[in-house]
Amino acid sequence: MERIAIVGCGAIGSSLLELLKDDAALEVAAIVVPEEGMPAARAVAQRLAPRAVVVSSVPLAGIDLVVEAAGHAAIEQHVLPALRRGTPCVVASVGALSAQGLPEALERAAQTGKTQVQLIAGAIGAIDALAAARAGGLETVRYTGRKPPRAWSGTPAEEGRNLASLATETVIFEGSAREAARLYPKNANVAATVSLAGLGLDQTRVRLIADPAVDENVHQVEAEGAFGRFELTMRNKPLAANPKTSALTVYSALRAVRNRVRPLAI
Ligand SMILES: NC(=O)C1=CN([C@@H]2O[C@H](COP(=O)(O)OP(=O)(O)OC[C@H]3O[C@@H](n4cnc5c(N)ncnc54)[C@H](O)[C@@H]3O)[C@@H](O)[C@H]2O)C=CC1
Ligand SMILES: O=C([O-])CC(=O)C(=O)O
Repeated sequence: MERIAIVGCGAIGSSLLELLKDDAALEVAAIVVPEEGMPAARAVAQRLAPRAVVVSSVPLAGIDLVVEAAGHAAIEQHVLPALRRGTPCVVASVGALSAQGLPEALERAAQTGKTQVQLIAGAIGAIDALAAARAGGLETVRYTGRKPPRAWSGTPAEEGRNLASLATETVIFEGSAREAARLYPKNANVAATVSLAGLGLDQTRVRLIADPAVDENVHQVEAEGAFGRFELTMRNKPLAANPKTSALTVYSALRAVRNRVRPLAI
């Protein structure tokens, strides 16, 4: 039995708990949230993981795997220390790696703990193809993220415009994946993932669009290189609890966790 600590108990964390609640090979032993998130997390734990402790940091013993689904700040706060202690970590907030020095800090922490940090594909597909294609040389990688206006609330997309009254698709950001991930920490993790698998945070061109004509979170990747080319379009259903986040992110985290304990991983 693998004992897991889930960091974050919001839209992703609670959906993951639901999917793991009857898993015979995996037990959620701890749910890690800030003090202010504890009452809500305790209510979720009571329903879905009654044996889990709800705590503000990852327990120092008895945890085999940490799964982060909390936000960029949780990487420094919880993932780095867990790695240094030798606990493997699965990370959803990949955009955090846009901060200068953080990828190197993650590598050093994992080396110190003789363990590994896995960045999940999350809401996007074809990360396997892109990362493999990089070995042969990539020429261009373009990423476009398109979401309904409400998914951009609380972000810089609100500056100088009323999202609720947008009548047509509006490009709210155009630039590098690094800048996208910094400005849109809850909406551009996929931009960071595509860039880390491919041409890097500074060479990957990103467009983010608020589009009143879509209900889904639409992610498009176009890549070209020595391998050939591909165009990918994902039309993801958002989670009811958070319109910024695609349900596929939860399934991607579940896959990563299950692949660790299954004799045949895919
Ligand atoms: N890789 C991908 O494709 C995607 C990644 N994400 C990442 O996952 C994160 C979580 O997404 P949701 O569950 O939809 O967000 P949410 O806002 O519904 O839930 C966040 C949870 O994390 C907790 N939290 C916040 N800061 C924390 C910290 N420093 N330490 C521990 N817990 C903390 C909150 O109390 C809450 O329980 C996003 O912020 C984003 O970084 C989200 C969508 C896609
Ligand atoms: O869940 C999604 O559709 C993508 C997302 O929020 C992100 O890239 O941060």
